[in-house]
Amino acid sequence: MSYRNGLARPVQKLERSLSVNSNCSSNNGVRPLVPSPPPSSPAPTRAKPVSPSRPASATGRRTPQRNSRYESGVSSRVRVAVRLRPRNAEEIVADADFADCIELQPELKRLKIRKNNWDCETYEFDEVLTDFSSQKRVYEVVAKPVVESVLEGYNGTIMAYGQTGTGKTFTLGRLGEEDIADRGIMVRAMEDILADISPEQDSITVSYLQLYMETVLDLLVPGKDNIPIVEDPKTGDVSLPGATAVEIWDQTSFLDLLQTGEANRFAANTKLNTESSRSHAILMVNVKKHVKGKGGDLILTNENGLGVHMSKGFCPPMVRKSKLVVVDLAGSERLDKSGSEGHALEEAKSINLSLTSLGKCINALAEGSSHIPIRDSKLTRLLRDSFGGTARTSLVITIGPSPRHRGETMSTIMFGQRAMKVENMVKLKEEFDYKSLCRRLDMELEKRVSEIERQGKLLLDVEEKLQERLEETKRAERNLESALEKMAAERARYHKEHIEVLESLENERAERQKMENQLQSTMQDMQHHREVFDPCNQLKSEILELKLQLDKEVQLRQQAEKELSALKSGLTKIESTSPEGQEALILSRRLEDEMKQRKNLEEEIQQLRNQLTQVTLQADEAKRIVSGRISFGSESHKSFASVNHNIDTSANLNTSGRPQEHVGLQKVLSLLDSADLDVRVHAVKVVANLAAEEVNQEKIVEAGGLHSMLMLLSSTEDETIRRVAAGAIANLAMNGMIHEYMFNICMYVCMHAWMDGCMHACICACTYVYYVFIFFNVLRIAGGEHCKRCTLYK
Ligand SMILES: Nc1ncnc2c1ncn2[C@@H]1O[C@H](COP(=O)(O)OP(=O)(O)OP(=O)(O)O)[C@@H](O)[C@H]1O
Repeated sequence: MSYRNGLARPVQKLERSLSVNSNCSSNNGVRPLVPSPPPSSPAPTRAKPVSPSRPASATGRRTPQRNSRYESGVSSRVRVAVRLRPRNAEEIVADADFADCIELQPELKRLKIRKNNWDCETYEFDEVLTDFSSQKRVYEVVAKPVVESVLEGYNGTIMAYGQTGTGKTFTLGRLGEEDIADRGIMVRAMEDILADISPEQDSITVSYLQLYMETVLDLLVPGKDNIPIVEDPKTGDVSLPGATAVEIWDQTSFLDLLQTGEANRFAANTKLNTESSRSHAILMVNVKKHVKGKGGDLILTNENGLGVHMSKGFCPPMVRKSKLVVVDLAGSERLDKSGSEGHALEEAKSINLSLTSLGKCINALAEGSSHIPIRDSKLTRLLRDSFGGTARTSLVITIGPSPRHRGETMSTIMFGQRAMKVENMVKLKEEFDYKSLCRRLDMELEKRVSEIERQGKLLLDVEEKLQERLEETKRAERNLESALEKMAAERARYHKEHIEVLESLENERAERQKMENQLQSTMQDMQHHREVFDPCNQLKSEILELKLQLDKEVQLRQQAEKELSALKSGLTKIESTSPEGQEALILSRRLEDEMKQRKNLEEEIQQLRNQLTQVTLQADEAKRIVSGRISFGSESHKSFASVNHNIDTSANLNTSGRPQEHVGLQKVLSLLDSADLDVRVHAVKVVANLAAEEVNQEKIVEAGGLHSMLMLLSSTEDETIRRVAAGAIANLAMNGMIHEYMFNICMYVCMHAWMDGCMHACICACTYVYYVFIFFNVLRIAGGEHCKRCTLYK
């Protein structure tokens, strides 16, 4: 834009305004806003904008000792850009006769206002945006640095100030529905913010409010009105906790939100603007952005001021919480020009009042006043952080081209000029994300608790198993103790038994020694007997001789018997005559004498036999003892050995005729009733052996042996016993134990022996019966006497 009238500018004033900005201001009655600028501060006449995109604080070192931190603050002047609205159709028509009073020099970032035809005033701004400046250009020079600063963790404010109808809403809130090139700062800022954040970690919440007649209303939820403004006394942060905060994740939802807000905003048709905003619109965009790559050890300060070191694992993530405030102020207006009446007039008054309060605060800040009348209106309270606070603020002042509103334009320019002198202390708001840490710690805690519970269960299981093992060990110990006790008892018992066995062995050894001694003596006796009966062969030869004699005697006897029979036959003849009868009687007596001699001879032979048998038995016994076959273990064999010994003794005694022999026979006979079959068998054999010898037969009968044998024969089922017993009975019978009873018994034995298949006993019994029968007939024929020992003959 250029001065249309082409008037020369007052160079001296221009140079003055270039050299010292305060001079320019002073020309306009504006004092320098920075009373004592530091030496390094740029000259106020050429205010160098601090690049908000690269704030010095952004490279500041993090102080981990703080839970949250604000950078000490870097001075950042409020940046002001001026935008000229293009002339509208009305202005083109109405102001056709007027020359332009404003000349913009965007390359020099200054504008000139012609006071009159010969005088003009020059004002420098951070940006000068002509009426041809695009929305994009406006966004990039005015808003983008602030948006970038917000994304880096600083608070930012973008505000539009100007006369009503000069394009504030167009600059800030244009949605660009018809032409996206028309999108205003709000839409473009959100695009940049959404493009920069991470949806997984970061968040954006938006509140949209309007300040209408000193009342904060929620544009998103119309029912919410009179929302309180809360100020943090420490940090000075301003918040509206009652306002609706909508989380934004995409541009569409944000556009919907803006549309909703615009629809709820108070607007009116005034003379100056058909859609004049009657409230201040405040868009609050809260950005919570996690800082990438930041972490490490953290030292927290407790209430005692002592640092508490936190390990890296529990270090909360760093988060930057920043706020972008976009303020579309209601337009200042001259009441006479706007034509407001009634309620609109009240609205206009309220708007102007709040704008006046804002101007006062900015004046105070610009002048470095100790008192900032920030509480004069809710607008100044809401914008506390934006002017003189910690926010990076960018102000766009909108002006119209019409010279008819020159006064309002000048007022706006002066507002901007004063605002340019306001210095903010931008601070990086970086803090630990305790909520995130808390969530993480909660998860970690749950994990640890579950792990502890799991380990507790394991521990309980282990304890239970350990308890079971302990009980098992105790049981095993008890069992072991009892087993040891039993073993000790067993050991004692075995020891006792061992001692007893040793004693018994000792006794047995003694007995054995005794028996050996006895054996020795027996051997000696045998030796003696051998010595005595050494001439056994001689004895045998004598026996043979005796046998021969006996045979001769038998022959003689047979001859005698023949003679006797002849004599008996003769006797019967002679008996008929008396002298021959006498002679037969004499012969009969001779025969008896010869029978007696024969008897004596047989007894002598029998004695020799007995002696021979005894010697043989003793020799066998001696051999048996020597060969070690004597059994000491069995009681029955002991008894049997004893019986044998007794029998042997009895056999010996039979020959010696001592009184003890009867006792030994009794013992043997008593063993016939023994329960032990072997003993009975052996006893019956012994008795049978004894019965085979004629010399024993009488004693056996007297001792009741015959009766015992008969009883045994009738009672036993053992074949051996029956056979031996029958043989013994037969022997007894064959050798003179003749009587009637025996005869009957022998018949009985003969029958039973025949039935049992014992032919020997049967033959013996038959023989006996036969002999008895013969003998009876002989005696009867010979008329001899009956037997002395029985009555059979009778
Ligand atoms: N740069 C521009 N280019 C084209 N048209 C513009 C421009 N600035 C403003 N306008 C138009 O001017 C009119 C008024 O603009 P706008 O409503 O934005 O003014 P305002 O300052 O917000 O007014 P108020 O304070 O009364 O709300 C609108 O019709 C708008 O389209």
